[in-house]
Amino acid sequence: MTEPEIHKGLAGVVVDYTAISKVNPESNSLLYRGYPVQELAGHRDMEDVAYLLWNGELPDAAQRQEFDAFERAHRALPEQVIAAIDLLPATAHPMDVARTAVSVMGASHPLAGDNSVEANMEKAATLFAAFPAVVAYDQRRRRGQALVEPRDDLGYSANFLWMTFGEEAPTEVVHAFDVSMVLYAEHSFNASTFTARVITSTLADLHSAVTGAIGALKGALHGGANEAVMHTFEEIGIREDESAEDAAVRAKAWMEDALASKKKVMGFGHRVYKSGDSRVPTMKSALDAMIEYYGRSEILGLYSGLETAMDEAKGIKPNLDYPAGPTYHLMGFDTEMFTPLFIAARITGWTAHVMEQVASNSLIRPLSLYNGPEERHVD
Ligand SMILES: CC(=O)SCCNC(=O)CCNC(=O)[C@H](O)C(C)(C)COP(=O)(O)OP(=O)(O)OC[C@H]1O[C@@H](n2cnc3c(N)ncnc32)[C@H](O)[C@@H]1OP(=O)(O)O
Ligand SMILES: O=C([O-])CC(=O)C(=O)O
Repeated sequence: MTEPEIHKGLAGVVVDYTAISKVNPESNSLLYRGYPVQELAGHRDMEDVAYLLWNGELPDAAQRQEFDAFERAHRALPEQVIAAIDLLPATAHPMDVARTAVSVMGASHPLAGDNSVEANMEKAATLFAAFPAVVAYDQRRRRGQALVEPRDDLGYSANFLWMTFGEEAPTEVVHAFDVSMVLYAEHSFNASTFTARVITSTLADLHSAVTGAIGALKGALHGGANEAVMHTFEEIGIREDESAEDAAVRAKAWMEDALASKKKVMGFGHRVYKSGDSRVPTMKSALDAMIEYYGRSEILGLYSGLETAMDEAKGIKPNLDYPAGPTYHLMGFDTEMFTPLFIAARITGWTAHVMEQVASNSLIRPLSLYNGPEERHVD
C-alpha cells in the first residue's frame, strides 16, 4: 500500500472555495470581493471595507448611513467587559486581554445562543464596533490613565485614536491608521482565519471562532510578527537624533549577524507570497507619511537597512507586519498593542469567513498518519 502524502502545515493544500478575498502570488495582488486592496485603501475607509466583506458589495449612501448609525451606537464597552478587563493585571499581555474580552463579549451578548444568519451579522457588527475600545482602554490602563468614552461624531479610525490617546488625531495620522486597518482586514485562509473556520465547522458560535482566531493570531509566525518587528528595532536601538544613513548601517550589521546565527527575523517572508507581499507598498507609503509627519528619518534608516540586508542575503521580502509595526510605534501605540490592532481589523475578515463557513458547512476534520508504537497491551 502506498503511503498517503503528508502536507506539513497544509502547505499548498486547497481546502475550500471562498468568495471573500483572492490572494494571487503570481500577479502579487489581493482582491476583497473583487476590488484591489490598494484601491480600497486609497479611496474607501474601514467602514466601507467591513460592509463590503460582510455583504459582498460596497454600501450605497443609505446603506452606509444605516451602518454608521449602528457602528457608532455600539462603540462603548459593556460594563461586564470593563469589569473583566479590570480583573486582569495591567501587565497582562494585550493579546490575552483581547482574547478574554472577546470571550466575555460573547458570553454576555443578548443573542449568545443564536447562530442564525441575522444573529451572526449582528454579532460581527457589534464586535467590530466595540473592539477598538478594548485596545484603547487596555493601552490607557497600562499607562495608569482613565478610560476615554467613544465619540459618535468621528469615523471608526478617528474615534479609535481618540479613545486611545484622549485627543483628536491629525488627518494624516487618521488616514495612515485607516489604511493599515483596510490592509489588515482580510487575507483568505491564513492560520487565524482557518482556525475560525474550523471552530465554526463544529457549529460553535461566532465569538468562540473569533476567540480561537485571536489565539492563532498571537504567535510570532502570524500576527505577533508586527510586535516582534518593533522588538527588533528596539534591540538595534532607536536613536531619534541619528541620521537615516547611520541607522541603516547599524541595522544592516544587525541583520547580517542575525542571519549568520540562523535567526528567523520576524516581519519577513510569507507562506503564499514569495516575491513580496501585495500590501507592503501601500503600507510602506503610509509609514513614509508618518516618518515625514513626525520627522523621524532614523526609523526609515532602520527599516531600509534591515530590508536591504535581508534581500541581499536571502532574497526574502518584508510582509505587511514589517511596515505596520514602526507605523504604529510612531503613532504612539505601545509595542504590545500592535497585534490587538491587527485583531481590530481582522475581526471583519474572520467573521465574514464564519458566515461563509456556516452557509456551506462541512465539519473540518483532516486525517493523520499514525507513527507511534505498534499495538501493545497492558499486562
Ligand atoms: C500578516 C502575517 O501573518 S505575515 C507572516 C508574519 N510572520 C513573520 O513575519 C514570521 C517570519 N517569517 C516566517 O517565519 C516565514 O517566512 C513564514 C512562517 C511566514 C512562512 O514560512 P514558510 O512558507 O513555512 O517558509 P519557511 O519558514 O519554511 O521558510 C523557507 C526558508 O526561508 C527561510 N525564512 C523564511 N522566513 C524567514 C525569516 N523571516 N527570517 C529568516 N529566514 C527566513 C527559512 O529559514 C527557510 O530557510 P531554509 O529553507 O534554509 O530552512
Ligand atoms: O496569509 C497569511 O498566511 C498571513 C497573512 O499575511 C495574513 O493573515 O494577513
